[in-house]
Amino acid sequence: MDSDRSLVLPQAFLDRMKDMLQDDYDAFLQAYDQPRTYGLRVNTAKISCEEFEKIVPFEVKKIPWISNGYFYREDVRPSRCPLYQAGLYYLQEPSAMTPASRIPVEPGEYVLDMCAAPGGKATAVGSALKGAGLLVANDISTTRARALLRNLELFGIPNLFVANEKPEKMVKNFPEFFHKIILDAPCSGEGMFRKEEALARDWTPEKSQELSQIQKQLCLNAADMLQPGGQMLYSTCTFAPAEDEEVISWLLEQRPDLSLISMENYEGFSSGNPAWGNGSPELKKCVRIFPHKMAGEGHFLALLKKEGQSGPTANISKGTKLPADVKKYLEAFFSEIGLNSLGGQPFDWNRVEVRADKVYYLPPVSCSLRGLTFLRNGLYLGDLKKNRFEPSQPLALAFRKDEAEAIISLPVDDPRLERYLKGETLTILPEETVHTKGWHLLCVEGYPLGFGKLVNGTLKNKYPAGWRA
Ligand SMILES: C[S@@+](CC[C@H](N)C(=O)[O-])C[C@H]1O[C@@H](n2cnc3c(N)ncnc32)[C@H](O)[C@@H]1O
Repeated sequence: MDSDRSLVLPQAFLDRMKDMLQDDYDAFLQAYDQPRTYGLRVNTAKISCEEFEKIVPFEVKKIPWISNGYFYREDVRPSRCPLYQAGLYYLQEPSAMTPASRIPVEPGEYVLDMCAAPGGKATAVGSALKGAGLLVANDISTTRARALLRNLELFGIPNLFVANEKPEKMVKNFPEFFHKIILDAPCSGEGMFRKEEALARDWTPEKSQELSQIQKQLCLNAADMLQPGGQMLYSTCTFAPAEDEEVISWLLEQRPDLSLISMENYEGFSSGNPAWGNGSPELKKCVRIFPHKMAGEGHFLALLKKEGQSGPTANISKGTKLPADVKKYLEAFFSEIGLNSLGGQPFDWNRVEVRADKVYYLPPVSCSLRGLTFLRNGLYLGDLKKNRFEPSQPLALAFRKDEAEAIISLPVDDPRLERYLKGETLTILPEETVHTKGWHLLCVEGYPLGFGKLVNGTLKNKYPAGWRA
């Protein structure tokens, strides 16, 4: 069948898809004439879906296979809404939400996202940890790892370690360490041709074979870092069997301690195809997402379990001794702001560490970071200035609703919010504040956006220039 849209797709790709899909091929091609869908995923560490539906100022519709996912219309710009700047949701293509939604993550676990930038899956699993346990998010690209850190900070995830390493180097530091691992592998991106035409232009038939070798190596690294009894989720956004069933077949042959397990189903999912791997019927437990069967782009997922029993989770305090003056400055700030708890957990002084006048809140779990290049270990709380503590933007975003007392909360449609996010000073009425002066968290509908200092009814803006849109 003819389709204008399919004309831009490489012929060798179309020939292979026809071979793979046979009777379904025409329906698959027709999907390229349909518009793509747009999605956002709610940060349930900060807000429940019920509450989000009450305050979101644009139209959203539930994504049926993602418990906290919503479609929005193409003409809406959700990244301009203050709820986005408060880290209440992440913008993500709906199929791309699936991998993180199909690996069960419990608060307290040690979780690794090996190829994490810009954070589509890491923000989801980090949010599921609810501040307890450890999220290690890694990406080999430094620029992409920076974007990853920004998104994790926007999401207010305090218990994080953001690395910029080759995964094979991490194996030494984290042997059989993680309860859960996400390996969202670099791939040929065939499933995203409708979203990003450039991927189709750059496609070559040889690319999948090259990537397959990298993917296999990454799988072995993940297997080495997985605890006995742990689970890992391998995903790609490509249809190429060489990067999907073939990689999983090869991994299972190399590592008999791993086996495929079924994941929560959805009527639009298709099973993995044994014939596209080594013929093992087990491959049917993999999931394929095709754009002609669901309102999303193409994806492949495999959930694997390592034999044995998972180790217990333990929150290990660091026991770092803080200099008395540093503790005094921090205590003064926390008392001014009325700190109740942070990131969903009671504040633990043992986790505070100072390096070069920067104050960090270390993750609750200690591990060896020797030799690793990293961008962040824990939450960056702020800076020590002369005789005082100056809070950071990531600290503002790590506060959940009601975790601090000194707040000024404005409704989502209050024009002052937009002005705050541009760095302007705001006028605040006496009835809008709890305290009459000093540090405050400016909030949208109760959800923290950033800091400000109140002086005579004027809120001095502390929203950093680097965070402005
Ligand atoms: C599919 S993208 C990851 C998308 C991300 N998981 C998300 O949901 O936002 C693959 C990532 O793998 C990274 N990458 C490529 N080769 C890698 C390697 N050998 N080790 C670790 N990361 C790698 C790329 O920089 C890229 O950011």
